Amino acid sequence: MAQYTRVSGSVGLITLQNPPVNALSAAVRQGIVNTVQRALSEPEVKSVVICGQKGAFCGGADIKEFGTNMSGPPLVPMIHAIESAVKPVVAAIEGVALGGGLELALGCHYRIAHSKARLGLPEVTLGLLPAAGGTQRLPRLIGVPAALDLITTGRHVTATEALQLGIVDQITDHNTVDVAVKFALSVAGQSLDSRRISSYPCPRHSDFDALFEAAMQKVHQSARGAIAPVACVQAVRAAATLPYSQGMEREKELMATLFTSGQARALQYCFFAQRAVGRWSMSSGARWDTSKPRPVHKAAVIGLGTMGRGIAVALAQAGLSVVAVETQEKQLIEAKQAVTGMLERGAKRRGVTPALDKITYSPNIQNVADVDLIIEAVFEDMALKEKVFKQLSAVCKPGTFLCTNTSGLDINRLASQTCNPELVVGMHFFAPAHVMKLLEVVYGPRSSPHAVATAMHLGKKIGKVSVAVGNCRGFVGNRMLKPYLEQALFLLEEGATPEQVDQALEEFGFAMGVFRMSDLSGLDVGWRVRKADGLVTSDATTGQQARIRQGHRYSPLGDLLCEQGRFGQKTGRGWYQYDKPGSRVAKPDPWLQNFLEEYRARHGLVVRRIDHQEVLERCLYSLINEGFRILEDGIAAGPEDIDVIYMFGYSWPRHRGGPMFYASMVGLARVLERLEYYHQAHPDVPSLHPSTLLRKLVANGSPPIHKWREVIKKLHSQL
Ligand SMILES: CCCCCC/C=C/CC(=O)SCCNC(=O)CCNC(=O)[C@H](O)C(C)(C)COP(=O)(O)OP(=O)(O)OC[C@H]1O[C@@H](n2cnc3c(N)ncnc32)[C@H](O)[C@@H]1OP(=O)(O)O
Repeated sequence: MAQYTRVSGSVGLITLQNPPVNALSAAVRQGIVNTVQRALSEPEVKSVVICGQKGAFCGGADIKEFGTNMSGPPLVPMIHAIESAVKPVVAAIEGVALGGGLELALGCHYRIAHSKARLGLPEVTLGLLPAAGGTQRLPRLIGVPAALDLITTGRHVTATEALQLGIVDQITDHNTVDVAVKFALSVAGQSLDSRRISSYPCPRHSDFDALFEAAMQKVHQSARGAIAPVACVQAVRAAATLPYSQGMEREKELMATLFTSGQARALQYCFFAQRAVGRWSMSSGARWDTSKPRPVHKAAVIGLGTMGRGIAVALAQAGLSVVAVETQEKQLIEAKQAVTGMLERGAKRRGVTPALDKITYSPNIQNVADVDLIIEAVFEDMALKEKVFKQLSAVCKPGTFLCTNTSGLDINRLASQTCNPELVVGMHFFAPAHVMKLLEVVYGPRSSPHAVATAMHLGKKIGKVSVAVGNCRGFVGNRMLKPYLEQALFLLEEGATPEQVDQALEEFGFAMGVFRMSDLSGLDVGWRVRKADGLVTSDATTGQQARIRQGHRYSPLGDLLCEQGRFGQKTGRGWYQYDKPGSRVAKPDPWLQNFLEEYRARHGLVVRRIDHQEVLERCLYSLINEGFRILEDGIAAGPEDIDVIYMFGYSWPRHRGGPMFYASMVGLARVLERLEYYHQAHPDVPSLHPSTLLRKLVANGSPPIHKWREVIKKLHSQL
């Protein structure tokens, strides 16, 4: 809706009313059309101000309406009518002017923004382009290079940057609506000929061809198969080369193909999934809206290896006081230097003062006695962690939350070392911990809802996308990764090369294929875990039997590489070769080719041709199948939790919507059929055996993803 009032005698004030962000729903668009008509027809009204209720101008089109039968007046003629008005229209921008919200403001003759406002055209992040004239007006206003940057990245700019770019005419620290009304009074009756952006020529550039070619190359490289950034470049090109009306036609045409695309559906799903994970629930029934977080002012990090350092930086940057503990003096000194450097570099990038004084360093675990929450980040070894938890439980004040940054160990076992197991949760950060957005908050059977709420709240405070998950080996992310890695190794045994597997996955949209990613993470990490699990044997037997461990098919390929000291990038050799240890450029390694040939011959494996489809199906469907088991087990509350974890922690391509959404797009029946096929071919691989939930969903007619929870609930009630 939009409210109309007359202020200061001659200003028609239109207030958009659709909390929380005044999105342009059908009712709001109708409201704008009606109120603009009214303001233009009232003779007493000499100028108009458009603002948004409760400190937000407009968050753009109502995303919830996409995919429905969109009714109500369309945006383009609505904005055109505002721009064509003979009375000056001023946009008073507070909070946000995003997407259609900014396009509405660009149709106004003047724009005044509060200094704290943020502006942008984020449509590309939803798989769309700014199709209400944004791709045609913005380049005319600020030039092609700046418009290309904003439209292809979707980044938000501050009011100050918007002023520098020329998007807004004025910024203010005062009441924006009051300032805009005063301004509207001052420009009443003035000619608007020079204020209609659609009539501007697009600013010339010395070499448009080169500029657009470079822009196209950039989006092809970074978009990894996403179609919207490419369409954005094409639309801006139309602004630079065609008259406005033809440019608008091109914008419409390009939008029409994007609007109904699977990528747009996936990206819009991601938008809502990212917000849905904040409304967490535990398998006990405890929920986000009934569990209060406790305040955390002071925190401690125990263990200052790579992860501990990143966690300390993330906490300090968010303004928390941190006690950073490392019992080895030498490591403590090194960590202090490293953390200082990280804080200084981060502060320089963000133009703020480094939060150096927020961290105190100590070799003594006793110094955590007065903190509110502790994050243990020592070496991934159960015995060591158990010892640390016992110590912490003895020294910390009553009520201190004890969190572990384990990437998969049993939270409950750690909790049992403490006097208050209800205060123990996992906070699984991803490396580098001060950069990666994902945080898995892991609750054990005895973790209290308050502990989960506190960890979730802290995650939000430090800028993470936090997902609450249950306690199991590897939690959600690493548990699903296991079958994926396993299939990649089996594919090598059967005839594929690391390059071929990686190429298929990179063409799918991953920034790195599984082998390049493993080289980056370090092959020794998984080797240590497999050794601890008793999977690595020094037994030199060959043939089928040598590749069966603990009753299932097992590939020792990774272990054999580690035995050769090939730990990945850090040793300059892994699945690929590198110029030197630490180098990032992966090159195919003839040694590995020979090694694979010898290995296959030794085990009597017959090489066959493996195509990209098989690589994708086996790697991805086995991972997805594990996702269904996780839902079945109640470890994740819904598919959105899994998808968000995969997008933010494992670089799953966002335009594919996360593994569970991807499965729904492929069709659950098809995923089931392919898993059945592969399981028949590899009966000794349990991860290919289709999960009960997948079968149940297919039996229920493959409901859309937002209905899966109902089927899961039914399944749980039957158990
Ligand atoms: C051929 C057909 C032509 C059709 C034309 C289509 C034109 C499209 C142009 C567009 O405008 S597309 C939309 C562009 N806008 C955006 O992408 C903005 C999205 N929103 C945000 O980035 C953020 O929400 C925010 C505005 C920066 C606010 O962030 P904050 O962290 O403060 O709050 P949130 O938790 O994110 O949001 C609160 C609440 O509001 C819901 N919401 C936000 N924006 C929209 C929106 N544009 N439409 C519908 N709903 C929106 C969000 O989902 C939250 O709701 P919840 O229920 O609490 O989860």
